[in-house]
Amino acid sequence: MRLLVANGFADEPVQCEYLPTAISKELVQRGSVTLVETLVMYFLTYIQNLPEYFEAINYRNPDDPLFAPLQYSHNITVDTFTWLSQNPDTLKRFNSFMEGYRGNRPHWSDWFPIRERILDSQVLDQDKPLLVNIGAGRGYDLMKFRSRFTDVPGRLILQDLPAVIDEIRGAYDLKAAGVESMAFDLFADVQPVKDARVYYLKSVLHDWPDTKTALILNNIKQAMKPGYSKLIIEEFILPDTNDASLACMTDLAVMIFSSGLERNRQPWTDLMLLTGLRVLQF
Ligand SMILES: C[S@@+](CC[C@H](N)C(=O)[O-])C[C@H]1O[C@@H](n2cnc3c(N)ncnc32)[C@H](O)[C@@H]1O
Repeated sequence: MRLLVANGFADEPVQCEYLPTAISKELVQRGSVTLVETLVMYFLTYIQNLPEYFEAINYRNPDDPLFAPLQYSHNITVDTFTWLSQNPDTLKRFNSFMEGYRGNRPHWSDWFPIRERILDSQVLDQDKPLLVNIGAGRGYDLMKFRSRFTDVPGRLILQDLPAVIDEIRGAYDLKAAGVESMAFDLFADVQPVKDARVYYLKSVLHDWPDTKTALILNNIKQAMKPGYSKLIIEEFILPDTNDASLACMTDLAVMIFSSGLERNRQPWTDLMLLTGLRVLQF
């Protein structure tokens, strides 16, 4: 307890009597519990194994989703999201981790002019797809969108792996929130929702190396209606030099997790050129 008091996790108003602090109260919230569990039970092991992992791959930059430090540590040969799908408890913890990590961080409607650029410039139809959130996790981005734009017609569609869709159904009533859910595999399925106004990907592409990312983007491109559909990608763009951002940590985390990476401007530009998508705004 002395150590906890010294580090602000408890108060000791009287000798050997303890009270919670703001930090310990936060730490018992679901999002924080799963965040700490995920870091300690999983990431710590992967990080400890990094020296031998790098030796095993001859000190190359990890670029194989089937052989990231996570795969090395668990001795598995499937990609990370397939492994999560096969382990319901771990998947549930990961989804709660993502939800907790998102916490009350800004929503894209806080910084992107959605009304001007997406909603007001087109006639929208109640029965047509307005927003398809691909790799949406528990759907918090869509629910926030619905609560901000209650008057806007159009379908909001959540897509993720089948196991994730099952897990979400246990956690939320998406239908009541006006969100449709749809099982979809980025690599095995052709995008089934055609001609949506927006396809939205947040923190999905950073999980995959360039070859896989190009496949994902091409798949979406086939479903887009020229001159109408937009693809919105929400990811970090790392500065080219002297980066001091939170994204450096995520860069390492996704490398360990799935041989993923955060990108600076040039690789994003190269990917867009490769897929022939016209970039309107960085
Ligand atoms: C890092 S999480 C991001 C979740 C959410 N977009 C967010 O920003 O909080 C990546 C998401 O991609 C999904 N995903 C991974 N591989 C997928 C695949 N092959 N097909 C569909 N979704 C996939 C995962 O299940 C997960 O929900």
